[in-house]
Amino acid sequence: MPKTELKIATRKSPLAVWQTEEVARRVKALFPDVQITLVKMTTQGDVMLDTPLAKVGGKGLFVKELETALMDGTADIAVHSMKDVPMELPEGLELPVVLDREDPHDAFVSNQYSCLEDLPENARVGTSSLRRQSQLRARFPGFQVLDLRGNVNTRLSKLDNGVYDAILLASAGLKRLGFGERITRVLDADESLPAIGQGAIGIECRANDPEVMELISPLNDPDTLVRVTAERAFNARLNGGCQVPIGGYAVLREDGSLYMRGLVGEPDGSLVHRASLEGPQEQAAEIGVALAEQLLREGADRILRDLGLNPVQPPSGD
Ligand SMILES: NCc1[nH]cc(CCC(=O)O)c1CC(=O)O
Repeated sequence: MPKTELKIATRKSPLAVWQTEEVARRVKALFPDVQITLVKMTTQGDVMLDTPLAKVGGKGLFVKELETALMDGTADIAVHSMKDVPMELPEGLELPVVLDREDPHDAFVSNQYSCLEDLPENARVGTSSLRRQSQLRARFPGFQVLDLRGNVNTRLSKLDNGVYDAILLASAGLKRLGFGERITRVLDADESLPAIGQGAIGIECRANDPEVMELISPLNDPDTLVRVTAERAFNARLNGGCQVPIGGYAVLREDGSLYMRGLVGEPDGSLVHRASLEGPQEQAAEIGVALAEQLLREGADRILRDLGLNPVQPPSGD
């Protein structure tokens, strides 16, 4: 018997709610009789909005409470930005569905300057991510990189209030919330290599729940799933979290092969290790792991160790 009710856990931020409503719209379009309820929750990451992300630490800051709701039955599925989902899921949960990817690139937003090159030498640039900071400082060592947290609307008002000359944030969030016209310039992957999973929405659920699977599996985009699989395998091998400047971005070529670029940098941009690898998309996870190991050999292991992380451990084997 098909399921008649679907409870969806989400964070309360405007972007999270937009993403969850998008999932609800798509399920509703395929199964008009299903009654959908949003379960809006506050996560630890939403509470500590004034602390720089890199200092908050911990994994799964934006997902843990949603996972608890899945495990205790308060919700049937949880909708996440893939960028925020830790590499290892709790026992009993799975993440089988990833929606088609929105623009995965970072955006340059400024009210006075048209691109990074136009900024003054000591420009004040706001960003919440060490990955963006590292790549930015590598090219423009004079920039003052200032922390920028809060939801998308808050970040734009901080720019408008003159706190920064420019800010960097994900294009996807801006576009989804209708702020696409605020994007002064999209940074291509060579200028700012995107984060693992950036621009992709994932659906987490209880393992072995066929009724729920029936409702959500048609939403899966196989191309996005294979790209995100490579990126997450890369990140898992590096044992990366928010405290490390790591970028990882996979694309599919026209012939179906997968091409992935990765980087590990010093937060201050004094060193950025980059590598790329290409192979059959059927080996997405293996390509991600091999790319990570190449970077570790080329010196990324030293950066990760200095940051107090422990990347050199046996491969997890999956
Ligand atoms: N770290 C917060 C976060 N998680 C997902 C997005 C954007 C949307 C996406 O990548 O899907 C953002 C905001 C940002 O990085 O500017």
